[in-house]
Amino acid sequence: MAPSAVSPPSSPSISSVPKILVPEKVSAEGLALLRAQYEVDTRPGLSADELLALIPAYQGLIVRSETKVTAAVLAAGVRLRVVARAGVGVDNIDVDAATGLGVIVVNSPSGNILAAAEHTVALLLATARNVGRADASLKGGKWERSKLVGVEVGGKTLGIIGLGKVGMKVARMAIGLGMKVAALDPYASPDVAKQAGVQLVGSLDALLPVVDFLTIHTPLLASTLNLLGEAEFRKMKASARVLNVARGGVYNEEALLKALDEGWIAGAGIDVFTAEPPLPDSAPARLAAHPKVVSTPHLGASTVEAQENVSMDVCTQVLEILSGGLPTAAVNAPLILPEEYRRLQPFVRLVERMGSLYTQHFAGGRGGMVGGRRFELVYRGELAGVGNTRPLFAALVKGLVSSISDAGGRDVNIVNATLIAKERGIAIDERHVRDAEPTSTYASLVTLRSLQIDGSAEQVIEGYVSGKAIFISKLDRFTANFHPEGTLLVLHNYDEPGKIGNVGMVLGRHGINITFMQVAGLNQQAKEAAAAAAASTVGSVADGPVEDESESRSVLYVTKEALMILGVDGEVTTDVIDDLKTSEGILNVSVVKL
Ligand SMILES: NC(=O)C1=CN([C@@H]2O[C@H](COP(=O)(O)OP(=O)(O)OC[C@H]3O[C@@H](n4cnc5c(N)ncnc54)[C@H](O)[C@@H]3O)[C@@H](O)[C@H]2O)C=CC1
Ligand SMILES: O=C(O)C(=O)COP(=O)(O)O
Repeated sequence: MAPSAVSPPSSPSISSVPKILVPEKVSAEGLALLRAQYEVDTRPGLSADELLALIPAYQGLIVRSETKVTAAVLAAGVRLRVVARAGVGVDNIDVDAATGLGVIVVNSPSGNILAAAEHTVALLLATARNVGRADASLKGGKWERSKLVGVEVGGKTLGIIGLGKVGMKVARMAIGLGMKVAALDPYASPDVAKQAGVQLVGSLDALLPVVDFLTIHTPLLASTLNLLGEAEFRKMKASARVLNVARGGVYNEEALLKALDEGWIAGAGIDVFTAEPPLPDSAPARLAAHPKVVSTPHLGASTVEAQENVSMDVCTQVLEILSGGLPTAAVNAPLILPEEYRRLQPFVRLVERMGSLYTQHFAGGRGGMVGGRRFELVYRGELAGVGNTRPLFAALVKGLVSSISDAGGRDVNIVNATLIAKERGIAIDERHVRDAEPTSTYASLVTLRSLQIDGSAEQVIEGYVSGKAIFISKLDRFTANFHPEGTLLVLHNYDEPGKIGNVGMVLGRHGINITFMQVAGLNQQAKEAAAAAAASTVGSVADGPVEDESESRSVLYVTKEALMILGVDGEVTTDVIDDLKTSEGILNVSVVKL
C-alpha cells in the first residue's frame, strides 16, 4: 500500500473502541477472540513509515518476526499498552524502550517450539541427504544419483548450542533418530540434560571438533551475535554440517560462506537470515543461494498448528491486558499468577490512593517533595504472607507521581515502576510484618511512611481493605476512617465547637456540595505525646476551656487538634481554599483528588 493511503501522524483516526493493529499474518482463531470486544485491523505488508503513521491510534500491536517495533514506533504509539509477539523471539522489538514507556511486551513462549524443532530435524535430514539439490536437479530434467550421495545421521553426533525449549525437543528427536547429542548451554540444568541423555559440555572448544552436525537454539542477543565466526568453523570436521533455525547472525554469515566455499565444513541448513528477505547480492542472499546450503524462508514456526497456538496465546493475553488484567507470558514484567493478582487488586487500589494522598496532602502536589525521598511500605496481617508484592510497589510509585504535573505523561505500571522510581530518586523499602499488631482489628493493614534520613518516620498513612472497599485509617497523627475517593478537602483545625458550621457556610457560599464529612481526632499516642508536651510547657493539661487565655490557647492547640475530612462535589478553586484558610481555627487546608 502506498504511504499516502494512510492517515498522517498528526491525525490518526481515534475511536472510542480500543484498537489493535496486526501488520502481519496472524491466525484468525485468536483474532476472533479480540474482535468480540475490540476493533482489530489486519494490515499485512505495512511499511515502516506506514506503521509509524498509524500506530498513535492503537492500544495493542500484534506482530511476528517481520515488523520492527523500534523505539520510534513505541514512542509514536502514545496509546499503546501492549505489544504482542505471536511467536518466541522478541529481537525485532525494542523491549527496553517498551519497558521505559510502560508498554507490556508479551510472547508465546512455547506455542511454536514443536514446529521449530521439527523444522530443524527436516533441515538436518535435508542437509544429510541433499534433498534440496536433488529436488531442484530432478525438476531440471536431470537424474544425478551418484552426485547426490548423502550421509546417515544415525550414530553421528549432534551438537546443540542452547538447550532451551526448542533445543531440548531437537535433542529428544535426534536421540530418537539414533544420534548422540552433546550440548553447550551455561544455564541448562545438568540433571535435566542427563535424564534426557544429553552430554553437557563446558565450551565451544570442547564441542566443535567432535560434532557431525551442529544446531543453534539460542535467542539473538549481544552475547550470541557472531557466536560462530571463522575461527570456530575452522575447528569443525570438514564433513560437519551446521543448522540454524534460531536467528540470522548467530553464525557470522560471511564466515559461514567462507567455511562452505573453502571446504572447512560440508554443508548448512539455514532457515533464518540477518536480513529477511535478503537484499540481492548480500551475504544472506548468497548463503540462501549457495549450492551447499538447504535454505528455507524463515519457516520454522510456519505450521497450521503452531500459528493457531501462538495466535491464541497472545490474543488471550492482549485481551487480559486491555481489560486491566495481567499477561501469562510477559517478556518485560514479573510473572504474577492471575489469582494472586486478583487477590491483590483492592490493595493495589488502596496503595495507589495512599501514594496519591501522600503527594497531594503532605507534599502539596509538589513533585520535588516526593522525588529523592525514602518510603517504607509495611504489610501486616494476611498481606504479610503475600510473596509477590510487585503490583503494590508499582501502585505506590504510580500514586506518588501521578498527581505531579511533570510525571512525564507515562503510565506507571508493573513494567516501568522500578525505572520511574529510580529516575525520580524515590526509594521504597517493603516490610512484611507477620504478627498483626495486637490492637489491630483488620485482616490486613498497609502502612506508608515517609522516612527521615535517620530512618525515623516523618509522615504516616495507614489503610485497610474490607471486602472490596478500601479505607484510610490513619493520616499522620489522626485516627480516621474514610474512603479515599473523589475530591477531598482535608482541613487541619482546632477541634472547637462551630468549626463545622463555619466550613459548611464557606463551601455553601461557593456552591460546593458536601458528600460526606468526618472528624479525625488525634490518635491515643499523639494525644499522650501532645499532653505530655503541653504539661511540660504550661504545667497543666486541659481538655476544656482554661481560665488563662494565653496559656489555654497553647494547651488547646496541642490537645484538641483534629482533621476535618470532607468529600465534596464542585470545583475547589483557590478562592475557596483562601476563604477556608482564613476561617477561624483552621490551620491548614489541602485538596486531594483521588
Ligand atoms: N525459526 C523459527 O521460526 C523459530 C525460531 N525460534 C528461535 O529459537 C530461539 C530459542 O527458542 P526457545 O528454545 O524457545 O528459547 P529458550 O529461551 O527456551 O532457550 C534458549 C536457550 O539458549 C540458552 N543460551 C542463551 N545464551 C547462550 C549462549 N551464549 N550459549 C549457549 N546457550 C545459550 C539459554 O540458556 C536457553 O536455555 C528463540 O529465541 C527464537 O529466536 C523460535 C521459534 C521459531
Ligand atoms: O517464534 C519465533 O521466534 C520465530 O522465529 C517465528 O517467527 P514468525 O512468527 O514465523 O515470523
